[in-house]
Amino acid sequence: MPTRVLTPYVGSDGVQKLKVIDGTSPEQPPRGLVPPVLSGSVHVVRSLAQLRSKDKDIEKYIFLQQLKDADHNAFYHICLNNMSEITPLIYTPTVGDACVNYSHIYRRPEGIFVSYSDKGKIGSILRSWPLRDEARISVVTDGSRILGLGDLGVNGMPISIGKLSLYVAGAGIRPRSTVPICLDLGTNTQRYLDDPLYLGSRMRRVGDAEMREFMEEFMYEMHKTFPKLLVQFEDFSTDHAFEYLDTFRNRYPVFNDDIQGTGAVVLSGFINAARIASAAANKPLTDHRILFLGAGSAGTGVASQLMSFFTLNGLSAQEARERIWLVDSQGLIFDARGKLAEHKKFFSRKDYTGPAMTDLVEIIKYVKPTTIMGLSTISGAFTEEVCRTMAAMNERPIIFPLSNPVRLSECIFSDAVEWTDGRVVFASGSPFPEYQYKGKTHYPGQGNNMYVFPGIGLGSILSRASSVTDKMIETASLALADSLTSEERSLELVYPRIERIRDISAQIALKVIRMAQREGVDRSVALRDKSDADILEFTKKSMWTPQL
Ligand SMILES: NC(=O)C1=CN([C@@H]2O[C@H](COP(=O)(O)OP(=O)(O)OC[C@H]3O[C@@H](n4cnc5c(N)ncnc54)[C@H](OP(=O)(O)O)[C@@H]3O)[C@@H](O)[C@H]2O)C=CC1
Ligand SMILES: CC(=O)C(=O)O
Ligand SMILES: [Mg+2]
Repeated sequence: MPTRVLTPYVGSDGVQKLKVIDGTSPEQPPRGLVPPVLSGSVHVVRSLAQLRSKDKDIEKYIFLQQLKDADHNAFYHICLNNMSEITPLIYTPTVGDACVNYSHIYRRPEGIFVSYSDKGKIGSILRSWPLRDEARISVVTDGSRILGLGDLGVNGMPISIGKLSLYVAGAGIRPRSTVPICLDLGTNTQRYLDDPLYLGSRMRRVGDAEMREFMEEFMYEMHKTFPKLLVQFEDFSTDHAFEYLDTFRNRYPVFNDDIQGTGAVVLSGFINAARIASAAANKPLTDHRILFLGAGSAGTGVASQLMSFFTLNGLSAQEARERIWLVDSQGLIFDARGKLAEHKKFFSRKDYTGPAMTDLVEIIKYVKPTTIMGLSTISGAFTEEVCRTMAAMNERPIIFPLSNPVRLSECIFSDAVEWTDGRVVFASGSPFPEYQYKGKTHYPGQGNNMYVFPGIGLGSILSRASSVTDKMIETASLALADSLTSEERSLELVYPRIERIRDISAQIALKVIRMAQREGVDRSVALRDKSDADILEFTKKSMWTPQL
């Protein structure tokens, strides 16, 4: 069975060394270095039992990271066969705790740290990555806004690792093709600066001008070192998220998961939710009115993507924009309020000129939304009064508390069901269990970008896309919305079951490849003449599968 063993050998210099034999090595460890009876399929059962014997999720996280390191075939086999149990442990919510505590639970290096002091020689840092030719996808964070947890500095590394594990599990990207990166540009979080165990440079974050120069060099060297690499920007604070997406999207294959991935996944869930709500109210789809609590990279990214829901249903761009309202920490966003950050201007209301409106219930009574979306990081912001007000106005209120991790969710599923008397159409950023109410099982959706980025990545890699266009993101979203089975629709799910992620990723990848071709950004000429069926088959065959 593939297991990871350190075995001694004598090098050409005559010196005895140790080499690693793992699942990717054709060699078998010498007899005696592994137990006499160790079958892969039994070891998976053993590993799962060891995992389940642990009480705390953070211990399960540590166990799984060590299993991945020791035997990635067993790790991914367990992931793929137990997606709804394992995803919350390697991703949100547990990855949030892993990040917060990373400097304390750290075991061994995984990924690349690039520090501000490496400026001028970033290329040499990147070239030390041992699997340069195989690199295809990198998740890059600067740790400045990890989930809704704020500035975690280099403690953000587990988010890059976690997202890449989902690329492998969800879309069959080869483990050796993934490159987790955390940029070490300082932290403004005092408790980390004071923590003797903190793993990053002990300095406050560098200024915007310094960071800009650093990012120019970093992206140039990334492209030079890993010419076939797709870069996913992750959890940069909002101002930098927009800036670096705009700066690099036409120069390198890159996308921002929080702006574009989240936009795609929420559009998809909203399409399915709107169908349910509109049918119940017997009203046209174009009647929806969407209120966002939170106007950061995620809130405005989702709002922009939701414009296509209305334009695809026949409204003009202007009419689509008028269906959307944003609320930030100062309340409703409207022109007469005064100076606004650049990313908030597009959705700022021109039709409201009254006094500042800060109370969410008051804003809901004014806007009369069919849908509220939370991307605010404010735990419990969708109070009982908020949900009851939504339920009084709508036969099937759509309530999506999308902030991560679970403890920052704007409301919990069971409350939303109770407060709307079972009528809510619900999706949250982190998972909630299903809930029994008045004799019926209610199912929460998980509106998390994990449903789309694996397929977007796979499609971009296979088509060798030179850039990731807005249309590629939109088509990924529509493919996800269409992927529900009739059984899933009959249960009023708004997202497919996560257990089908590989199938869904293949469907998304097919659409992304086709759109890359239509947009003229594909470089894989061989795929151009193939039928959809052939591309789908090719996509599935390209997926790496764990071997036991
Ligand atoms: N489900 C998913 O797939 C995803 C979820 N997210 C989640 O979205 C959340 C936000 O991320 P991001 O946009 O990058 O973060 P930001 O910090 O940039 O945005 C937070 C927004 O919420 C607003 N806000 C803060 N406090 C309040 C308040 N009391 N009342 C109203 N609004 C408030 C902020 O206002 P102001 O602008 O005035 O500061 C800001 O507009 C995070 O929890 C993240 O985990 C992100 C990506 C994907
Ligand atoms: C899911 C995700 O990307 C976030 O919460 O930032
Ligand atoms: Mg994110």
